[in-house]
Parts: sequence; structure tokens; C-alpha cells
Amino acid sequence: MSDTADASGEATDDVGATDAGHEADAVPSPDPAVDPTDAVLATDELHRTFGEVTAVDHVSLGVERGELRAIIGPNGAGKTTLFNTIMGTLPPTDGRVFLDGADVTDRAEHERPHLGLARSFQSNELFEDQTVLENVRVVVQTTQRGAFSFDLFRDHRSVGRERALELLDTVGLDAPPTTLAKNLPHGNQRRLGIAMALATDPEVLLLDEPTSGMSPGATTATATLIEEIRDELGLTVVLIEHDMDVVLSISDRISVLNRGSVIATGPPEEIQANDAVQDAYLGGMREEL
Ligand SMILES: Nc1ncnc2c1ncn2[C@@H]1O[C@H](COP(=O)(O)OP(=O)(O)OP(=O)(O)O)[C@@H](O)[C@H]1O
Repeated sequence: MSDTADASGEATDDVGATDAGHEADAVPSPDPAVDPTDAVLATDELHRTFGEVTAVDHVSLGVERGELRAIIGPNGAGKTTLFNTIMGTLPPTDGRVFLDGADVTDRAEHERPHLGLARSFQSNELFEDQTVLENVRVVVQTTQRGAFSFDLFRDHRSVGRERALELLDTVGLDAPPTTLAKNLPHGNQRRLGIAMALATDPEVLLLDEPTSGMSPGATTATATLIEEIRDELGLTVVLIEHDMDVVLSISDRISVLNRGSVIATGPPEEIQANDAVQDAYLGGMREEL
């Protein structure tokens, strides 16, 4: 549970106080598929342009607590820009982002992990000359959202170490913790990136193409890991993914973006049968759907 919410999931003063007027009951019509009061993550008319190009076009989404939501769409549909605006990597041109009912749109990117929102680290964000363990430990220590309480009589760094080792075990990273990050194979680097995101103890985890460049075996293992993150850690997961086998097998709901707009949201079987979705994928993915 984030420190931005109480046990009932209601927003507390922590975030709301800085954004008076944008409190839990103010979340405006996010996603028709999800009751606004159940949405742990919501966007309201989120919009982002680059000059003449509209990358994200008034997107309203509501993601339920504990849900695994896939965001799919053809190349250039706006998926990564949507993530960037949710994470604060890019400011939206218009629209709002809500976490636990509180408006976080104006919160800086570096604050988002402290609010319970994390995105997996990409390979180019790893400290490649540091060990696998150090990469995770530095996140545990700097975010201080790790699942431990401060104890004056314990060595703080050793607690960070225990937590980091636990997370490496959780993601099934198949290498000794002393391995330098740069020496990890690609699939393990992606797992390390997920362990680092989990080290912030998020409530909502955004994963941007976690299986890209992986072998079929590693892709299946990663899909299983993502399900475990939802089922065993109880996180809400939002996933951008091009592999339709993964998307269809693990998602609770799928939202389809096309030219910046959400053209459909629903369970996998509904999305597979949706003609507008089929039309959006005139290319190779059409057959896969
Ligand atoms: N920094 C930028 N400057 C200008 N245009 C951009 C920028 N980032 C994205 N775009 C444009 O915004 C649109 C959406 O791009 P985006 O990368 O979000 O799509 P995507 O769905 O993630 O694509 P892909 O599946 O290929 O990664 C595209 O037309 C892209 O060219």
C-alpha cells in the first residue's frame, strides 16, 4: 500500500494536500470499463503533442487495483509517450494523471517512485560497471520505500543488501549478485531493470516492452514473472508489449491505442473480436490477433 493512501484506498493528505481540489472524489470519468473509485491509476483527457504531431490524444484510462493492463497498438500509436506523460518524463500538453485518486500531474518525475509509481529501468539506465547487487541496493537506499523499517541498531546498508538479494531472487535473475551489470545477457538485464523498479516498493508498475529482444523461452519466463508480480506481490501492472501471445495470455484487460487515441478497452477475447482493432493493425500483427 502506498503512503499516499489509507487502508481503504482513499487518498490521504500526503498528496492531496499539495493539489487541493483534485482529491479522490474528483477523478473525472476515466475509463468506462472501470469504476473511477476502483482506479488506482487514472488519466483524464491526457494529451501530448510534438509540434504538429499529436502523439497522445485526450486519453482517459482507469486501471483497477491489482489489474494487469496491456497497452497495445501499431508502431507510432503513442504507447511510449503515454508512459512518459504518466511517469512525468514528459509534461502533458493537457490533461491530468491520478494516482490513488490524487492528482500527481505536476509532481516531478523523480517524485513518482515515492508516490508508489515505478517504471522498469531500461538497459541504458543500469550502472553497468556496478554489480547486479549494487544496482538494486542503490535504488533501495535512495528511494527508502523498501519493505523495511528503519532500525537504529541495524546496519542500514546491510538491510538494503538483504532487500536487494530478495528482489534478485523474486525476479529470478540467473547470475551471481557479484556479476557486473554490463556482463549480463540481455534477458537478465531486463530482469535486473524490473528488480530495480520493484526496489522502490511500488503500487503500480509500468513495464515498457519487457520481452523485447528475448528468446521464446525467456519471453515465456518473463510473462510468468509479470503474472507473479501481480498475483504474489499484489501490484497493479501496466504493460506495453508487442508479443501478442504474451498480451493475450496474461492481461486482465487490454487497451488499444491508435494514432494517439484509445480505440478499445476490454478483456482479451473481446479485443480479439473487435473489428476496429483488427483494422488498426493492417500490418503483420493483424494475423497474430
Ligand atoms: N520526442 C519526440 N519528438 C517528436 N515526435 C515524437 C517524439 N516522441 C514521439 N514522437 C512521435 O509521436 C508519435 C507516437 O510515438 P510513440 O513512440 O509514443 O509511439 P509508440 O506507440 O510507442 O511506438 P513504437 O511501438 O514504435 O515504440 C509518433 O508519431 C512519434 O514519431
